[in-house]
Parts: sequence; structure tokens; C-alpha cells
Amino acid sequence: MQSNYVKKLVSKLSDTFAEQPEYLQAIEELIAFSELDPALAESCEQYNVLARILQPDRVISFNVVWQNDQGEVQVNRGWRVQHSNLIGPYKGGLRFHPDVNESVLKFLALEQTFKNALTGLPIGGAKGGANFDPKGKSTNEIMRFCQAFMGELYRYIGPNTDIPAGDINVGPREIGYLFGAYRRIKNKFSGALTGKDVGFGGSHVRIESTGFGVIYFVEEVLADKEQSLDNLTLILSGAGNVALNTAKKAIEQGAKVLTLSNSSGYLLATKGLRAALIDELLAQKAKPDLSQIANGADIKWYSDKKPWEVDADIAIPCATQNELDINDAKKLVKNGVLFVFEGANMPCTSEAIHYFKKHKISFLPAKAVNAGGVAMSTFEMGQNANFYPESFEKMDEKLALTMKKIHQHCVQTNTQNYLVGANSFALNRLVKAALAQGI
Ligand SMILES: NC(=O)C1=CN([C@@H]2O[C@H](COP(=O)(O)OP(=O)(O)OC[C@H]3O[C@@H](n4cnc5c(N)ncnc54)[C@H](O)[C@@H]3O)[C@@H](O)[C@H]2O)C=CC1
Ligand SMILES: O=C(O)CCC(=O)C(=O)O
Repeated sequence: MQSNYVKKLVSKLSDTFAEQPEYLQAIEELIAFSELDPALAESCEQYNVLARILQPDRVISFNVVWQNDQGEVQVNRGWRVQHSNLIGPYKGGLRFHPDVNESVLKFLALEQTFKNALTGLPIGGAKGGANFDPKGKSTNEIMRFCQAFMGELYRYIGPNTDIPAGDINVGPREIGYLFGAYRRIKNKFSGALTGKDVGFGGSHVRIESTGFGVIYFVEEVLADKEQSLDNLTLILSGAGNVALNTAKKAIEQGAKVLTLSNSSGYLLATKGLRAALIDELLAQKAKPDLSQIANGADIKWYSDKKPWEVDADIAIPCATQNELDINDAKKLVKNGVLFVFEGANMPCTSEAIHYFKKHKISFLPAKAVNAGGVAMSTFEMGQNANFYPESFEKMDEKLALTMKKIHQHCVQTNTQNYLVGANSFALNRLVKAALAQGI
């Protein structure tokens, strides 16, 4: 997409939001790797549609005031970025992390909007969270923080308005506290949050869905090349919800998962991680201490290093944004990696993506690869709306079918390039909706 209209708009956004590098990075990737249907181009410019869909409808920001266990009053910043409800209610996760700021949440909300459009489901895009660090906090402190956060957020959400879910450091425990607070404030039991426990309105497979969906998508891409996961080697980063469920399903499907990681280093299992170990890690409530798993034999811990130096067929970054940079990309290419699948949101820097493209490495973008989570959240909303919970097997089948459809949306839009296919399918759907709905 390189018309004068687009160039002028991007230059204006770059000036206005120069202090928001992650948000500008997400815009740059979209513009560099997408194609607008020529039949839409003139109206898109005439009605300035890109300026409307690249910027969030609104950014809500608020104080979160809570007390720690010592009774001291703490103040964090909370946000909800409601990016677009053109094709469905605002939908996207909440992240609690000290690095959270407006730029990070605006990039995540933009990505979410395009990811959700790519699924083909009727969901808009949003993201939220707080610059709260859960590390070292007691369960009571986490609960009080969630209650204080919802004490502000409840005004802006609802089952047909905006439906938050989890993301980094927001899992079933936090969703439980957030949901409890929402239910009490509103005196309503409704599907205003997803990722709930199956005992009170959650869907089977929501916890596993992002990671399982990653592997269903990997299998679709491999099947296109008449390959399977059997005996392929995978390197993964992270050791949270997405990484562990990706590892679990990959091992089940015959692959060898060599690594997991956290911000202190990575764990390498030269013979592949055992399924039982992944199950143990999944069952732990606290974040695992990976360095303690090393056994001095076939499982080793590498401090302050990233897994991208390990020789493997497939790399799947599943931790956080910009965790895989140009130096990592060079190592992967040198070691002969065949595919890079983005499990996390925007884990590869722009430079890394351009390097993969230059070296003809198959690069599969987050919008497609990790969309299984939000798709399952949408199915949770459906089950809440009709008061009818479905079985694990049915939801798992639905997830696999959804990942197949997302794969089709990419390849039917661009047969050569998944990144362009994914971005363009979503872009054209959003532009058409904006034009049809007027200004
Ligand atoms: N949970 C979900 O359903 C979905 C999550 N995502 C994305 O997947 C990624 C991971 O999310 P979750 O697994 O849910 O979070 P999580 O909180 O369960 O796990 C995050 C993991 O990343 C590790 N980590 C954080 N910073 C790191 C760094 N700099 N280097 C290496 N490891 C680091 C943490 O130690 C932790 O193991 C995020 O980008 C998130 O936005 C995307 C789609 C859905
Ligand atoms: O399940 C959801 O609503 C959102 C999941 C999410 O945050 C994401 O796809 O990045």
C-alpha cells in the first residue's frame, strides 16, 4: 500500500505519535505488507477510511487505587484502548506488566482489530491493562488490585459493548477476581469477560486455545507443503499460557520441543521436552523457575541467552513484543530454520521480519498464528448468550476448523505471502465495513 494518500497519512501519524514507537511499528508493518483491493482504493481515500481504522476510536485511562498488605495506598495507571467496533463489539485482552503504557496497548489494540477481522467472526478490537507488576505480590494484593481495576473499567465494558479477556499476567485467577467484581457492581451475571473458569460461564478449551491453535495453524501450513510435524524440531520462547500449550500440542502431534524461556535465559532439552514435564508446568499456579529444571545431563539452562541460537526446523516466539531482533534473525537463518511462526503479539522486530523475507524464510504473522485464543473467547460469548455450555471435544474441533478457515483467508487473499494475505484480508474487510456504514 504505497499511494500518496497512504504516505501522507503515515507521515502525519509518525509526527503525531513520535513518542509511541510500538504503535508506529505496528502501523509500519501493516502498511509495508498489505494490499488494498483496487476497487476500494478511491473511496478509501475519499472517505479517509485509513485514518479511521489505523487510530483507536478512543483511549480510556484511569487511576487504579488499591492498598498493599502493609496498608499503604498504591496508585497504578490503567487503560482500555477501544480500537474499532466496526465489525463487532470491542474485544481483546488485559495485560498487567510494568512495561505497559499507551504505546504498547495501542499497538496491541490495532493488532487485535486486524487479527479479529481475519478470523471472519463478528468481533471488533481492543486491548487494556495496567502498569502493575504482579511479581512478588500476595494473592490478596492481586485480588484487591483486580477489584480496584474493575471499579473503574466496569463503566466502559459489557457483553455487547466491550469484552476483555486475559493476556500477559492475567490468567484464570485474575479473570475470576475481575469477573466477581463486575458481577457485584452491575448486579448482573453476563458474558462481559472471557477466559472465565468453566464452573461459572467459561468455555472448555479457552485456556489451551491460543497454544493449541498455534499448532493447528502450523499443521495447516505444513500440509500445504505436504509435510507434517512428525520429528520436526521446534524452539519456543516463553513459559506461560501460550508457550506451554503450544509445547503440549506440538509434542502430542509428534514434534520435538527443544526450548522454553523467560527473561533470565532459556532451557534446552537436547532430546526434546517430555509431555509429563509440560503437564507439571501447566498445573503449577506460579510461574515456573525454569533454571531449576536443568539436570546437568540432557536438559541445560543458559542464563541471559535467548533460544534463537539453537539449531531447529521451526521457531515460535511465544513471550512478548520485540523479543526476536535482527541478530536473532541472523542466527536463525544461519542455522537453516525453515519457518518462523509468531505465537506472541509482534515478537519479531521490523528488521527481523524484513531479514526473513529477504532470505525466503516462511514467516507466519501473529494475527493468524495466535488467533485461536480470541476465536475461542468469541465462542465463550456465544455459550454465555444462549446459556448452553459445549463439551471439550466440540470446542477443540471448532478451534481446529477456525484455524483452517484463517489459513484459507490468508492464502485465498495472497497465495505467495502469508503476511500480506493475513493483513490484506483483514484490511479489506474493515475498509468495506467502514464504507458501508457511512461517516
Ligand atoms: N493468553 C492468550 O490467550 C493470548 C496471548 N497472546 C500473546 O502471547 C504472548 C504471551 O502471552 P501469555 O502466554 O498469555 O502470557 P503469560 O503471562 O502466561 O506468559 C508470558 C511468558 O513470557 C515470559 N517472558 C516475558 N518477557 C520475556 C522476555 N523478554 N523474554 C523471554 N520470556 C519472557 C514470561 O516469563 C512468561 O513465561 C503475549 O504476546 C500475548 O499478547 C496472544 C493471543 C492470545
Ligand atoms: O480472548 C481475547 O479476547 C483476547 C486474546 C488476546 O488478547 C489476543 O488475541 O492477543
